[in-house]
Amino acid sequence: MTVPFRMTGGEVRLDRRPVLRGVDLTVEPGEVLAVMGPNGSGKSTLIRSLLGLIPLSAGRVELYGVPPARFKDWKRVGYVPQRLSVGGGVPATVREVVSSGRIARQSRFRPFSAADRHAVDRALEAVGMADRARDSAQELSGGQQQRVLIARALAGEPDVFVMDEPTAGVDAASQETLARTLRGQVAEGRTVVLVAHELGPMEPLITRSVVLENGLITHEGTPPKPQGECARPGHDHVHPHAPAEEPHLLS
Ligand SMILES: Nc1ncnc2c1ncn2[C@@H]1O[C@H](COP(=O)(O)OP(=O)(O)OP(=O)(O)O)[C@@H](O)[C@H]1O
Repeated sequence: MTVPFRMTGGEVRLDRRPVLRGVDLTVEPGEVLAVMGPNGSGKSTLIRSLLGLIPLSAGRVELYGVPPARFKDWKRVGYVPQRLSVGGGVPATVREVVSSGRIARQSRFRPFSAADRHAVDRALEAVGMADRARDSAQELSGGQQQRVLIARALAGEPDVFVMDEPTAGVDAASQETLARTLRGQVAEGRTVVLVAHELGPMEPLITRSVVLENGLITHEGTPPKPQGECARPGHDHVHPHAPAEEPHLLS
C-alpha cells in the first residue's frame, strides 16, 4: 500500500547552510504525527519539503508513492500553513478563503457545484465560523484566521492534513475546536502531520512524534513532555530533586 509520505535521506540546504541533514521519515495512513523541536530545528522545512514546496538537495521524497514534481492528486492533501498568510493582501471573505480549498477539485469540466458548497458549509460549521462567512478574513483575530485556514483544508476533504503550528498563539477555545475537529477526521481514517511546540488538547490524539534538532531526527516515539508540565493539573510524578524529604529546604 502506498503511504502518504516517505522521505529517505532528505537533505535541504538554504543559503548553502544544511537545514535538513539526512532525514528518514515514513508517515503511515491513519497516523497523527507530531513534529516537534526547538525554534529553527527544521520543522517547517521538513513538512514543506514533504509537500515539494522546498526542493531536496539530496535524498528522496514521495507523496502517495510519487515524487512531488510528478504528483497530481493534490486534492488528497490539505495544507494549513503558518497563520497570517490567509488572504494575503487581497481582501477576501471567510467564505471565499474556505472555498479556495476546493480548487484542487475544480476543472474546466467541473465548475463549483452544490457538493462544493456543502463541503464549504460543513467546514465553516466544523470550526465554528459559519456566522462569520461574509466577513473579511483580514479583520479576524489570529485564532479566527487559523480556524479559517483549517476550514479551507477541511473543505478540500483531503486524505492527509499537514499543519504548521496550527495552535501557535491560538486561544484555548480555538485549540479545543481544532482538537475536536481533528478527532472526527482521524476517526474517518484521515492522516495528520502537524508541527507543534505545545500539543495542548491535541496531545491525546497524537499517535507518534518525531523531534528535530539541528536538522536531524533525535527522538521518535511518544511525545516528550512539554516544559511547564509540572505546573499542569494531574502531574503526579515525584522528582528526584523534589524537596519532599528535605522539608528544611522549604523554609
Ligand atoms: N528561506 C530561507 N533561507 C535561509 N535559511 C532559512 C530559510 N528559511 C528557513 N531558514 C533557516 O532554516 C532553519 C530551519 O528553519 P525552519 O523554519 O524549518 O525551523 P522551525 O523548526 O520550523 O522553526 P520555528 O519553530 O521557529 O518555526 C533556521 O535556521 C532558519 O533560519
